[in-house]
Amino acid sequence: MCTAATYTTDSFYFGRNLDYEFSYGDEVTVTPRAYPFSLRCMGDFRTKYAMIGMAYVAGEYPLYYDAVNEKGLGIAGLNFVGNAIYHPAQDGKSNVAQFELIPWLLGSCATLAEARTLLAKTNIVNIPFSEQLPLAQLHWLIADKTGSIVVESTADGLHIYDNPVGVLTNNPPFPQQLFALNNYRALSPRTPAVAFADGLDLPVYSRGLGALGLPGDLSSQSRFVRAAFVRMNAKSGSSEAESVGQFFHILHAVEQQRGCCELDGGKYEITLYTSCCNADKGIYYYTTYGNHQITAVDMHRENLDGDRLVRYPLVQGEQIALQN
Ligand SMILES: C[C@H](CCC(=O)NCCS(=O)(=O)O)[C@H]1CC[C@H]2[C@@H]3CC[C@@H]4C[C@H](O)CC[C@]4(C)[C@H]3C[C@H](O)[C@]12C
Repeated sequence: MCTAATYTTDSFYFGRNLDYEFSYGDEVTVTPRAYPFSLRCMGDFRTKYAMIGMAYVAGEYPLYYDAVNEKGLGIAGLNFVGNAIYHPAQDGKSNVAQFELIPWLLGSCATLAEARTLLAKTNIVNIPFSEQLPLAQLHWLIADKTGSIVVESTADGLHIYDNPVGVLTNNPPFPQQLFALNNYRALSPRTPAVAFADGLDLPVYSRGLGALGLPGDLSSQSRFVRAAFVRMNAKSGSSEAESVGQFFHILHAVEQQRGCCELDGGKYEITLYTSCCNADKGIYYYTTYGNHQITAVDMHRENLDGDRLVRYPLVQGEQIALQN
């Protein structure tokens, strides 16, 4: 399971929780403009825009999980198991392999509007990266400061949905996720008036009663509702530190603690990392399961005209400031 979200103060922020039982060896990776991509169906591709994000680098190729480009467009891929279906190449379409979608869109588009235009004639092709790294069944949150969309490739083709809450988790398909919010229309950050029945005295014995019924479990539908509630109601100061701090609070509201989501073979799904990009400034902030101190990589401190990937292994282990 994973959760991705957007947030706007003075800057536009984009990030995600990556929830899984093991890490592929994730690195914060900058792809400069002259990096030579060779697309499986469309051949040589030079990006217009550099990007920064979390990737597993396989043989010098950046397999991005989430990234933003230097123009402030962001994309995150999240599991969509059992629903994601990719298709054979089609004439008259831009045929992009699933693992190429992030670099192709971020390398080509400055805005969400441009991404929508490209996606209208895109076909996500069922070509795996390699035998060892088969197709991942994903769907994507794509966003800039003007809004966000969800892209799902299913049996009947490519779907693009407007996303009014700026949040994505996993199954079921996005329209069902969004519809489920209707069930929570009475929830509020304010103390509710009594509507239960006439003539009953139900005193306000606690703060926080307005959100009683907000689902607290780790299922993807519940995380969607909880993340949407927190993200839509979250308030913060507009400084960089306050905004980034608040963004991590939003995603930590749906994080997975080791032990609470058990898988076969004695494994547990945990939030391996949480990311928060300042998409306007190209700064990638992250925490990991074992390191709550925020670490950051600024793409503009690298040579963005280069042709080689710049890679930063994640800083692991708690950084505790001893106060005495
Ligand atoms: C596991 C993650 C989803 C986390 C998640 O949602 N877990 C809950 C399970 S569930 O919701 O309960 O089902 C996903 C998200 C992005 C993925 C990579 C994308 C690039 C690349 C694509 C290649 O084709 C295969 C290898 C590759 C490195 C991928 C590995 C893995 O697949 C990644 C990390």
